[in-house]
Amino acid sequence: MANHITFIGAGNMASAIIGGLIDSGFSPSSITATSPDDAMLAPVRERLGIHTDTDNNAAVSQADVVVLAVKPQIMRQVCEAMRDSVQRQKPLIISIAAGLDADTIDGWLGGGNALVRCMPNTPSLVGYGASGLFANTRVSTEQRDIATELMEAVGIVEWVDDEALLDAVTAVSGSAPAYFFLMFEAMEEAGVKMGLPAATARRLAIQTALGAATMAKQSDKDPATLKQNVMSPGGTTEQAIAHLEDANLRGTMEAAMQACAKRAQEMAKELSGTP
Ligand SMILES: NC(=O)C1=CN([C@@H]2O[C@H](COP(=O)(O)OP(=O)(O)OC[C@H]3O[C@@H](n4cnc5c(N)ncnc54)[C@H](O)[C@@H]3O)[C@@H](O)[C@H]2O)C=CC1
Ligand SMILES: O=C(O)[C@@H]1CCC=N1
Repeated sequence: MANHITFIGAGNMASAIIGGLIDSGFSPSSITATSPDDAMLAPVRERLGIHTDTDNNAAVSQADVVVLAVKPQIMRQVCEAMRDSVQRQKPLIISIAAGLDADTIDGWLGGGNALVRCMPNTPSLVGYGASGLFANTRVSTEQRDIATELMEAVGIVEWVDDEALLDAVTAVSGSAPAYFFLMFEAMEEAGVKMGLPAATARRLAIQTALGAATMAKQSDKDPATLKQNVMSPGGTTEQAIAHLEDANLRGTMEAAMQACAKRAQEMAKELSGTP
């Protein structure tokens, strides 16, 4: 495992990964997070007991792994300002930014870096993250293992050999917690219209999703079979499923996920300066 990990940025996603790492036994004293605004760092410093710094260069100079966790729109200025310290230190770089490709980030950091692109998701905070990873050719086997170990501390890891597939990973897992949260909102709203107290509808919907996900993960049956097992012939579930199929849920999901991946591609073009 890495000796010292520096997170550039201490927002939603960095906090989720750091929280998960600490819960899995990683020492808070081996983690630094940065932000230009110390007021943003105070809560993570106090809650998680990690080091914090408002100076990215100082934080990079202690690290053997640097996780880039700022918004894609400011990645260029953040990377270019860290270029000299990254070139001196030569840490393993892990970017969690949506869209931005490995060569673009490597160029902003002066080139020649071992760089892993990672698409994580926020359930990393509770140890149920799902991350897709891609390594550039400079990443050693040992560094690949470090990246795997780091992200497996907060969930499951899937490596892809083709960097373009990270846009599909963004659609399937990076952005996907939001799809399920939307489903919980919709189920709660419908449950309330049918007379249930909101808190009851929410608890039942969330527990059902947890149960379904756990069954799907543990069972040797595929999701289609598990679905069929709930659908008694002439019963209630087949009415609900017929309605969802008639409403083209599959097509809607595909269109939503295509829009997600397309936006990742657009962001890569917009932010790298590629025409
Ligand atoms: N939120 C999510 O579910 C996911 C986000 N991502 C990626 O993670 C990255 C971060 O996203 P969020 O955590 O949601 O954003 P956020 O806005 O919550 O966090 C960004 C952090 O960057 C800090 N920051 C701003 N300027 C900085 C600078 N010059 N130096 C150091 N830190 C600076 C801010 O203070 C803030 O703590 C993005 O690139 C996003 O594409 C990837 C997967 C999932
Ligand atoms: O919405 C976004 O752009 C980020 C990347 C994946 C999840 N959240």
